[in-house]
Amino acid sequence: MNLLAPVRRDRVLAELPQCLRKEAALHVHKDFHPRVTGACQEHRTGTVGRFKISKVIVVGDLSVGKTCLINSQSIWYPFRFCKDTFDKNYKATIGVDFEMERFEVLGVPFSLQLWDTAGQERFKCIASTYYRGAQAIIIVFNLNDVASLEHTNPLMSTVCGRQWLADALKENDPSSVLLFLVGSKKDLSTPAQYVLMEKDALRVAQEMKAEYWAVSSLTGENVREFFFRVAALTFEANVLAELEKSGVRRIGDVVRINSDDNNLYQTASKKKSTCCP
Ligand SMILES: Nc1nc2c(ncn2[C@@H]2O[C@H](COP(=O)(O)OP(=O)(O)OP(=O)(O)O)[C@@H](O)[C@H]2O)c(=O)[nH]1
Ligand SMILES: [Mg+2]
Repeated sequence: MNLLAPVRRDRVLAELPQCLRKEAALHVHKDFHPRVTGACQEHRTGTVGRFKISKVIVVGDLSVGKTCLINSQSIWYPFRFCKDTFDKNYKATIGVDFEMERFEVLGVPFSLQLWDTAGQERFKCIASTYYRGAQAIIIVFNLNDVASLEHTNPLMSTVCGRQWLADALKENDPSSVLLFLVGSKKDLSTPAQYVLMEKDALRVAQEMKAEYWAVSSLTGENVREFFFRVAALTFEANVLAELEKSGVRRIGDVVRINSDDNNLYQTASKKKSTCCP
């Protein structure tokens, strides 16, 4: 018996969604890695698509809009992500909450479990117990509040003691987890304010080796594109890891997702985790 809900038609990804800004992207390839496409065509994706559920945690200061981002409904796009309403009243998340979201990527069913954590200090110790085992970390800040951006970055936030990225990484493998830095409430910024904030945010994203996005949960701007990108990159990383694990490779094949100049965040440890010898 299959207890999983069927994949909705508007969650089907046949192509790789593109990044928002090339300056701060996890990679800028136009298509899925050829080995991933090949594995999907030949039904060689192992546990991906059958049993595997990928965990994604969403962290950031209180009231930056984490819950609204997950529950966001776009009024401009005929698209709903997880829930159907935008709630203008702030209701603090207590501890954690999660939503399950099902996609189909290159014909393979793929599930994301989105963990919405509390930003309030008093709930932080409960929330942090759920950080472990994440394949992607989404760090949210408010585009209209520079302090919330500072709190994402370990280098800038030592003084006030909030280090969303550092805390989340303590419980996860920094060499394989995918990072996304998301500026929220874009609808509240004027274009001039946004340009200024984006400059800082791109720099922070580059420092933390995260992919940068700017969204509005109120208008829906970039919400769909962002979650599709998270699903696609998490799927791609999972399939590559699965291929590596199963040793399904031909002599001379290269699994190196980080292997060319298009990859902005190539690091020694990341290289090691995603490559064939
Ligand atoms: N204008 C605007 N307001 C937003 C947006 N996203 C969230 N908000 C508002 O910001 C407030 C906080 O949103 P939440 O999503 O609850 O914030 P949170 O990060 O989950 O907060 P905690 O659970 O306490 O960590 C609410 O009043 C929302 O209506 C947005 O994109 N635009
Ligand atoms: Mg919340």
